[in-house]
Amino acid sequence: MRMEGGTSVILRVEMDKHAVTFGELVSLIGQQGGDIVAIDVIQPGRKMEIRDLTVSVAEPSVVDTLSKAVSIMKGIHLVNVSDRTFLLHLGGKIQVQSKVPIKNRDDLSRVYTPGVAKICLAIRDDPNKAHSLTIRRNTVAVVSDGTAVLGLGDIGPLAAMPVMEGKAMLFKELAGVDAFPICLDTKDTEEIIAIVKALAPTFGGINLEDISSPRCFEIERRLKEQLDIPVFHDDQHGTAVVLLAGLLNALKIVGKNIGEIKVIVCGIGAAGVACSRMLLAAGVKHLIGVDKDGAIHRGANYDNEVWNEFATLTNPNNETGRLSEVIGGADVFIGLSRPKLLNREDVLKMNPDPIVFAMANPDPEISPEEAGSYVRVYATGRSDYPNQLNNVLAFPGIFRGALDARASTISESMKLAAAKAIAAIVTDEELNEEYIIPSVFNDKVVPAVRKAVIQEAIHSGIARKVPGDFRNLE
Ligand SMILES: NC(=O)C1=CN([C@@H]2O[C@H](COP(=O)(O)OP(=O)(O)OC[C@H]3O[C@@H](n4cnc5c(N)ncnc54)[C@H](O)[C@@H]3O)[C@@H](O)[C@H]2O)C=CC1
Ligand SMILES: CC(=O)C(=O)O
Ligand SMILES: [Mg+2]
Repeated sequence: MRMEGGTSVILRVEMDKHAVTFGELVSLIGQQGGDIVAIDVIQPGRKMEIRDLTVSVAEPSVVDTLSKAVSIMKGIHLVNVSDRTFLLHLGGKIQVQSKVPIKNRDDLSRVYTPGVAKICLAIRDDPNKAHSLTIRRNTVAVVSDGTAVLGLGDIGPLAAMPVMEGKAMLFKELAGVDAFPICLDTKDTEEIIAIVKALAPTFGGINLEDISSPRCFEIERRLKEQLDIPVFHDDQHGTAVVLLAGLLNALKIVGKNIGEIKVIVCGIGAAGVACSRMLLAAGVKHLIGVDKDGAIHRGANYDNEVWNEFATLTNPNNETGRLSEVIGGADVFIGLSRPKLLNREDVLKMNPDPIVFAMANPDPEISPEEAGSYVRVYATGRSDYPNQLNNVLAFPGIFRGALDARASTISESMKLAAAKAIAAIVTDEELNEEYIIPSVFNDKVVPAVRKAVIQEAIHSGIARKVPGDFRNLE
């Protein structure tokens, strides 16, 4: 089922041309399972020469053995082995670009002092003008404290930056939204709230990212109360929107009714809580949340207040026990926890035509190889397997819509509208086990989500502006 297993690396080699020929090196790399796809001469020379060889291999594990064989070859000094992903990250992935050039004094006096002063005063006199005269109307802060980065856990704010830069890139590339990655060196709830609140004048929206639960719930709730711009914890709501879209379509394939299915949600953290809430709102009646210590149930007194409330809303038969015990008779498994928590025996206990959404990143709760043909509809958060259920399908269009409508918040009904819009992109003719959700690269996704979000924002009075393309529709 895997679509692309290969990888490529760049070997920088210094060759002593009197001791070894390039042909000998090429044939050694071939024997070791590598395929040279590009050659760059970095430093030519009669005797010593430095070349970069881009080598493609079928399995990442081949890189080590191949590099070792090259490094001990006579006449070769292996200077460096660079993974292409590392190279892509050199110096970071995004930059700030000016919209107008500064070529002369006249330009300078208009973009900066003295000309800029009258713009400042206009905003002082009418703060609403910040929306039209600054970057605010198109700019989102992607804020993380690095405590729940993908499924890697608490890796800290510095290590979280590549993910936040990646989110900022996705905002720009997919929806034209300018986004700034902001990684905070604090885990303190009060401090995070105060910092984000103080940053708000710069931004038209706040995307909270990879902040661990349960702190993320209070941080989001309090910021929503205090700010009049959208505050959206993407791991909660972006994920929930995409999950619901995928589930609505998967249920059509297996011919089951959302009100009659048993759903297991594994990992009751940020994403798990929000996804469960969205599923309950969409009509699921039998949902059991499972975390490290087993099923969340009534009668247990959890330190986590959110779990105590969760127990009252879920698990109608108050089942207890570990994942392998409560999964019997389930129709749907949703993983928002950690890699490799679900095995084939668990899947075999599920009802016929099981749906398994193993959404932990970077590695799912069960691999497609292990799920095999035992699962009727299988999806992950990854781009290299079919059915990528990833919040990237939601957040760019949701923020595009919210910014264009100057929405003060992103409401439950705006999220539900976004989920239905994503699901509807897959037509009944197209729908099948390996195509329940449109691709991230489907150019209908962002416009459809934007439209649904704006329509709902206008309908519910959350929009503070009707975008031009909606005015004729009123
Ligand atoms: N595909 C997608 O779009 C998204 C995927 N995710 C993935 O979901 C996972 C969770 O993310 P967050 O909710 O943000 O993190 P989180 O840290 O808030 O929640 C993780 C939860 O998993 C639980 N957990 C850990 N070990 C477990 C076990 N053995 N059994 C059951 N539960 C266990 C933790 O106790 C915690 O409650 C991560 O792998 C993340 O990459 C998150 C957001 C979006
Ligand atoms: C996709 C995402 O936001 C995550 O895995 O945390
Ligand atoms: Mg995330």
